[in-house]
Amino acid sequence: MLELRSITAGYTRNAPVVRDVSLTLAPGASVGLLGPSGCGKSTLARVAALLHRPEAGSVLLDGEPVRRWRHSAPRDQRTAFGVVFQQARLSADPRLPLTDLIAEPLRATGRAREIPGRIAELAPAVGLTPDLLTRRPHEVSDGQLQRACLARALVLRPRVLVCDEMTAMLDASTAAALVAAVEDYRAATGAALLAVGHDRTLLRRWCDRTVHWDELT
Ligand SMILES: Nc1ncnc2c1ncn2[C@@H]1O[C@H](COP(=O)(O)OP(=O)(O)OP(=O)(O)O)[C@@H](O)[C@H]1O
Repeated sequence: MLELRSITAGYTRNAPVVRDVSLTLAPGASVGLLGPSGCGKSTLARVAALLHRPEAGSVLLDGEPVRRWRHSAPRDQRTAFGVVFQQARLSADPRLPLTDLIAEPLRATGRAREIPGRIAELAPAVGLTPDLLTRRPHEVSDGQLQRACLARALVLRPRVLVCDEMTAMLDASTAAALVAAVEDYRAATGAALLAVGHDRTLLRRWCDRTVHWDELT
């Protein structure tokens, strides 16, 4: 259970871009978040994934208040989240072959021994063939790189997935494949999903519930 209570957040003091917003994500639930460009959806998604400390309000994960953020958050809270952003190239280290990119969170948490097994499971799940796994980001398409970013988000088996415009830059068939991979993962694990987007039709089809930004304040 993820609870965002009266969140106010921003980037400069006294000029919040998110004001007094509340949202609850029950275990296993999927919520699609819609709203106009610039209203603060990505900022809220980053707060939800413990990547951005709010100025006010509280975040509770399974009833436990979050007190620290980003790398100082406790490992069990930090690793509860898998996050996929819109622009895969901004979130992928250009030096890493896709296999290392996917494995990054396992290395960072001292679980390198699990890498071969997890790559063998995840690569087919997200539609990456073995020849792609050895290539670096500049040697693959945006859709192929986003598949790797989704695999990286799933590698630690998160309880909550945050997909921020995950499919916005992709063609329809790649978008459908990534949504299907997320849904297969959720069906197997019971993970919850917060999906941010502009595509009302996609989010309605994808999520149990869609909420508009205006409903959250
Ligand atoms: N790193 C940052 N530093 C300063 N301002 C920022 C930063 N990131 C976002 N903003 C500003 O915060 C506001 C909300 O941005 P945010 O990305 O959360 O909106 P959004 O609803 O996700 O927009 P979009 O749908 O266009 O992605 C915008 O006015 C944006 O310019």
